[in-house]
Amino acid sequence: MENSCSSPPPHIAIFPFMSKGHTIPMLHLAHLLHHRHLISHITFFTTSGNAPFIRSSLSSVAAQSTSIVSLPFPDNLPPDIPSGVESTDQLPSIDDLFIPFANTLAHMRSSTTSPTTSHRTYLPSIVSLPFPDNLPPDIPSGVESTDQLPSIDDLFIPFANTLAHMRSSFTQAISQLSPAPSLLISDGFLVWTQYVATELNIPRLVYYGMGGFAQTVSSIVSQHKPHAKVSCTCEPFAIPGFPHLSLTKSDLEPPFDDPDLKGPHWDFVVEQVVANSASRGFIMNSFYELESPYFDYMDSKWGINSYQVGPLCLARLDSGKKNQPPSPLLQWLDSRLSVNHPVLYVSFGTQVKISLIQMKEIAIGLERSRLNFIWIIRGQGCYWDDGFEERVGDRCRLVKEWVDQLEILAHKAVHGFMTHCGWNSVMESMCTGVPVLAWPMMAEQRLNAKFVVEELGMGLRIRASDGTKNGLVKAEDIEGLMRELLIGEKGMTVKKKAEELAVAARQATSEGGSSYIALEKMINCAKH
Ligand SMILES: O=c1ccn([C@@H]2O[C@H](COP(=O)(O)OP(=O)(O)O[C@H]3O[C@H](CO)[C@@H](O)[C@H](O)[C@H]3O)[C@@H](O)[C@H]2O)c(=O)[nH]1
Repeated sequence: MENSCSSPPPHIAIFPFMSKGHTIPMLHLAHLLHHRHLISHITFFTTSGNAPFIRSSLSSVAAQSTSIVSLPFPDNLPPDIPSGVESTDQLPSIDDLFIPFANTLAHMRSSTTSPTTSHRTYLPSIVSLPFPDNLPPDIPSGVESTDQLPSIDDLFIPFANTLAHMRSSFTQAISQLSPAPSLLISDGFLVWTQYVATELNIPRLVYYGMGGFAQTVSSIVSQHKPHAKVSCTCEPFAIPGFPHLSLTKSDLEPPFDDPDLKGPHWDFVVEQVVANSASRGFIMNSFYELESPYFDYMDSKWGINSYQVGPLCLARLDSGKKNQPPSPLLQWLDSRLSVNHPVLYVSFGTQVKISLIQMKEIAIGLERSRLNFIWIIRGQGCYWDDGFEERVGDRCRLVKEWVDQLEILAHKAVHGFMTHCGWNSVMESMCTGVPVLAWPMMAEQRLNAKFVVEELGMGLRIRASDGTKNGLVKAEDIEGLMRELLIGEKGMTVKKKAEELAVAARQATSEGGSSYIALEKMINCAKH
């Protein structure tokens, strides 16, 4: 689809899923669209509990994204035009003075005085819809985002299904927008937004947080069931269409690990597939060159129109935080860099809950490594002996608050990232050239880990010490892998690969690159 029309669509509506890992890339997308001047306005839909997070992220986006260049008004005005008049509504007589006024403007052609540039604060609008009040019994009232769920495994599907009760308030709110949005970008989990879009004749693009590898492989597995004949979770099976790939059931999570697909999770997947078939296509937070065989497969086998416009985090990374003093965490990283001590960043995203016994093994492993680390322990229980914090002292930072992960990864002292392989973390690590210690725990993370370690070669894999899917990872394995990544030979190899990928990602998003072009095509899909 080529850009056949130069005027941007006036107005785009974005409706992210109520989960940080799905909302953050949509905020980065808003950032990018503003920066590229591809849209004139964005309206975000969310719920009141999620609005503050979106508002604070958007205000920094908006303040930096639009600039105004002011040229000096010509000073050789015709006699009847009073000085200071710079707009036709200020003319004493429009009939007599319109032509002299318009002709005068030609003097601006070669302005000799330097223009002044000022930033315009241009805030996308946020529409907060009420969160459904008929919550399933196990979801505490006030919980409006998946990171607040007491158990993501048990409550994700009831939570996602509950959101369908927002359909009528969303229909009402979006149909009242003026001008009407010419495109709706909504999360694949918000299945019912497709039906609203169809009803109101608004084209919709679907956003999922997943990469192309995970999306393609899980779809092939559910369609062809290559694991139907394997006898145990560790027996390898091939993936039709990709002979070089070999998986085990341990690489998959429910419902995809069982060839007999059924149950509420599978029903939810089927609902999404049906709704998506009525959409204009998918937005992928990836770039074509990174996962081309998988995007080509989606296109040729299933006719899926996908726009690879990422990595979206680069939009945020490039704008940075202007005029703000470095946080204490960044100052500590500066101190590590000054003495040449590499740092491991340890964080498992926004949804994973780690058992206390596993937390203890991590603590022992990190301590014994004698290396430096930042460990995000927000939302996790702490189970280590009293002396732990004193013993690790200034070679670590234990953080209980929300941090700016991208800013940390971008710091030169950070040489490795122990991650659960949420797709955003993978993209952020890649864009900052930081190799990973891949420790997937749920959702599509095991496929992401396989892709990152085996296909891309930008990391090392952590596995349970007893070889099982969900077993304990012992302290000695954590210690060994951490040392290998930060100061070992394998670590140097994967770091080099991560740095090469960071360059490739930047090329894709730079002018003329694949993602740069795909973004224009994506916007233009609303016009056809
Ligand atoms: O203190 C924090 C913690 C997280 N983040 C950001 O939060 C996002 C987390 O996203 P991700 O790494 O993808 O982890 P999850 O939130 O756990 O991701 C969920 O959503 C992803 C996208 O669909 C999936 O790939 C994962 O499997 C699923 O768990 C990233 O942008 C991080 O930079 C911060 O900025 N500060």
